[in-house]
Amino acid sequence: MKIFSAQQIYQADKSTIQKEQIKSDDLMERAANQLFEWLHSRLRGTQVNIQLFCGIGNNGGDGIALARMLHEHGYSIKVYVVNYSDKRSEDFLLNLERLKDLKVWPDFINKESDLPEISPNDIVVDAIFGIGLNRAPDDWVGSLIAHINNSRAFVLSVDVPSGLPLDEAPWNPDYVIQASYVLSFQLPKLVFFLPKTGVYVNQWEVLDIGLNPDFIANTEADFELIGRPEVLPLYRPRLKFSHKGTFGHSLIVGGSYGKIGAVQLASNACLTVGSGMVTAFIPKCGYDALQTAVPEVMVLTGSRDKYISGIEVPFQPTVVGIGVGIGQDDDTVSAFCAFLKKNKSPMVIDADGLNILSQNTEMLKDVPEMSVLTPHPKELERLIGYWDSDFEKLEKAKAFALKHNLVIVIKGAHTITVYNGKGYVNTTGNPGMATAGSGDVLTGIITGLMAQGYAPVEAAIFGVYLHGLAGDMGASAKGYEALKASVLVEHIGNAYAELLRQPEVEQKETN
Ligand SMILES: NC(=O)C1=CN([C@@H]2O[C@H](COP(=O)(O)OP(=O)(O)OC[C@H]3O[C@@H](n4cnc5c(N)ncnc54)[C@H](OP(=O)(O)O)[C@@H]3O)[C@@H](O)[C@H]2O)[C@@H](O)CC1
Ligand SMILES: Nc1ncnc2c1ncn2[C@@H]1O[C@H](COP(=O)(O)OP(=O)(O)O)[C@@H](O)[C@H]1O
Ligand SMILES: [K+]
Repeated sequence: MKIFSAQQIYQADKSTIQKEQIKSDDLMERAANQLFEWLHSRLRGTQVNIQLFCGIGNNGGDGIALARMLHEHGYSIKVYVVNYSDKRSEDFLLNLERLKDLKVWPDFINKESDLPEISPNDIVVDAIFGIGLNRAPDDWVGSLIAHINNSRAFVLSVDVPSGLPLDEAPWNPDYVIQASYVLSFQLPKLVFFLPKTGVYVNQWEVLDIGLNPDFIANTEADFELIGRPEVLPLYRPRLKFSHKGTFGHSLIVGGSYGKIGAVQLASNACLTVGSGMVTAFIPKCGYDALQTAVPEVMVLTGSRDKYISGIEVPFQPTVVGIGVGIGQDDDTVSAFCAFLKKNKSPMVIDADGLNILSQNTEMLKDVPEMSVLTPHPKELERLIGYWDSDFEKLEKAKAFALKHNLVIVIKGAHTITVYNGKGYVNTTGNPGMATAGSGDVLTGIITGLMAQGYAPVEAAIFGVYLHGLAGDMGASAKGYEALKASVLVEHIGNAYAELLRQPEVEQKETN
């Protein structure tokens, strides 16, 4: 699903109004109808106090129109107009009149007003600011937002949590609605998925308000949300007469004294995701442990006991996954540097492999184009430098990826794969995956997919999704806390099965 900027959403609104020859308040009516249906199907007339806080723009207009529909269906409502500007939108005013026609009189809140009482049992509808927010809310509006947040009421945000800008960090983190649920129109917003702004969104859902599908299809988006529909077409089915050579020979290079487990996890994941063959290259100390832990993996060792020194491999691997547990010994740095100069295979680079590159940036020119780098935020910072906001981070990562023609997988709660100016936002995974070694598993998965012929960017997008899905299935079996990285590997097969599962066909009554 595409993720649009605020500007693109306004354009989509405009093109819909033109194409369908409707008025802008018709679109607002559709939006409010969708909001109403969502709420009504859950409340089914329950008498709970619904307090609606409406701004004076179109987001407020949505709230006011929703208030009318709730009133018409007998709900107990209280409407506030948060009067932060004299520049009221036409559709807001139109809907205000319609509400007044029903003899519902909103309270107008301004700088001087007392803060209204909100009980934890109330439902708050937050329609103060939408995507039109373009500067810091005034302090009194911020205080009202903080008051709503402190109420412990269920807060339903219309389109976006009020106070959250779409393209920069909030000016004051306390002046943003902490939404229990966000009902967002047509397409999700990037801010829902970024670490600093996603925290304001507990749950979200998209409401289809019928924006022009041709416009959406033909407009390039900078970001895309990756769910099952996007991932399924990437899957490469196995053919009957294929053999292990068809699925590539992966080389996993890594490990150092005390960190052989990282290679065990990565090579096991690589094999489990379907690489035809896997060879691990490690320092001598890990030989017995690795051969015992994963007998299907072939093992080569270097000349030193505890660290990798020279990397000599007697075959041409289909793909190389390098860096997990590798450490930063001087010999290892030299070995990595020399390997990059002679290596001809595509690469996946992780962990200390990335840190070595950050400290020896001249090595970057030898990294094969289209290689996949899988940094967590700290590794990314070492690679691209400090950022002020998630938005700057993404811009810098995109610029770095473009400059070196690389795929960058920015790991996190919503991992974002960046390539060729675009970002692909993952939707699977859970906090149980915040555990040692889960990144090593991802390295193995992406390497193993590339071995099977997935293009690097597809391997990254597909692999991140599958890794998260394995995490979700692992979590339902074990719970978050007990989810170890090895459990992720165990669930790779289940994740494939879940991805490929046919939707259940409705059973027809036969008698
Ligand atoms: N047809 C459509 O378009 C549809 C739109 N829909 C709905 O419209 C919403 C967008 O509405 P919107 O453009 O009116 O902006 P909104 O967020 O309500 O803000 C209002 C105005 O406030 C101002 N302002 C900004 N920051 C401020 C601040 N800190 N303090 C004070 N004032 C501030 C700024 O005006 P300015 O003063 O800059 O001229 C801004 O324009 C969208 O989220 C969705 O809910 C749906 O109905 C579907 C159909
Ligand atoms: N809260 C979370 N939700 C979803 N996925 C997460 C979360 N925390 C971590 N992960 C995933 O777990 C992996 C952690 O990788 P990394 O930090 O490199 O761990 P390690 O170095 O221990 O292997 C990444 O793929 C990341 O996306
Ligand atoms: K809102």
